[in-house]
Amino acid sequence: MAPPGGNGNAVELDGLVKRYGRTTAVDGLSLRAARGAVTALLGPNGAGKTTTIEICEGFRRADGGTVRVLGLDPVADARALKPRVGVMPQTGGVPGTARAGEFLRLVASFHARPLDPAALLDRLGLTAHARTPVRRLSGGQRQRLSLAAAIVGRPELVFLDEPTAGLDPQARHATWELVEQLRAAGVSIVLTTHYMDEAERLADHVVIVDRGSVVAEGRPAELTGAERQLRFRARPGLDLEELLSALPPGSAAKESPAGHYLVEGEVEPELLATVTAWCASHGVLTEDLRIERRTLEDVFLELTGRELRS
Ligand SMILES: Nc1ncnc2c1ncn2[C@@H]1O[C@H](COP(=O)(O)OP(=O)(O)OP(=O)(O)O)[C@@H](O)[C@H]1O
Repeated sequence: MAPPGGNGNAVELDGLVKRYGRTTAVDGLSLRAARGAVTALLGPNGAGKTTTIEICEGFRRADGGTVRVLGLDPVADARALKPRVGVMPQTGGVPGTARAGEFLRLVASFHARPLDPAALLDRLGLTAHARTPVRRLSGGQRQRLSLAAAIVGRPELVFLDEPTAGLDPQARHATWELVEQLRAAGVSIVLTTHYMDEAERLADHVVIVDRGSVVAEGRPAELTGAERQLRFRARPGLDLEELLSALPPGSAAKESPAGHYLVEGEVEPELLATVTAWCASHGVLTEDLRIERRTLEDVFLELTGRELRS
């Protein structure tokens, strides 16, 4: 039997608008998050990601547009959605006085068919802290506990707001692996992030949000395209006009910051040979010469003229 609201989408937003006084935080945002997929909202601070996700969670009401979550209205159908949706808020959500293990067992007890809380603590590296009061956990440990609480009830859909912000590399990887396991188990995941490597690694579908609306979306590889670029480091102040005159038409070259060079265009073997020959003939020893694909960071910069991490 098809699930209620049984189309292919876990979340559908059309023309979503949210204002805080004179600030328009979300400005006509539309998106689809497919069931069983990881959808990442990627954007800089203040882009409207948290507001969007909080509207999906039923914590805020939209000023305009329509919101469907598992085919239902997050405010009017909150009771029906609660057991089916897991939420990891950006901050808080876990009471400070409870012990970590007790808290997770309590959350598990609200659900019909929860995961084993002890096993989940173990997967997130929190076993040693099971008896620690939440207020004494580090920020990263609290965040992992909040993630555990979001998924312990085996939800169909999980919202994760900045799940790895501030985590050390090991905890970040543990979180990524957990997200991948959830996806493999068929769970729909909508997460926000301003880390492009996180979006590239985890997301089936990336929605780039800026100033409250969608500026681009697609699979990570679709967004970054097949184009390659050549980067190298060398002494600052090379004559790029002269380098460009040696390169095929349509190539571009820039130095930013000083001593860091980027060459764009049809990166074929001849182009690489031309750049290295030009450097050799000018007595320039390059370091870190590499050919790479465009990143989501580059895509964002091209679309908005600004850095993602602003
Ligand atoms: N409760 C609020 N009252 C007033 N303004 C708010 C409130 N919450 C968010 N804003 C403003 O709305 C805009 C969007 O904020 P939001 O938190 O949704 O962005 P974000 O993309 O999640 O950013 P971040 O990555 O910093 O969490 C910002 O300009 C922010 O200052």
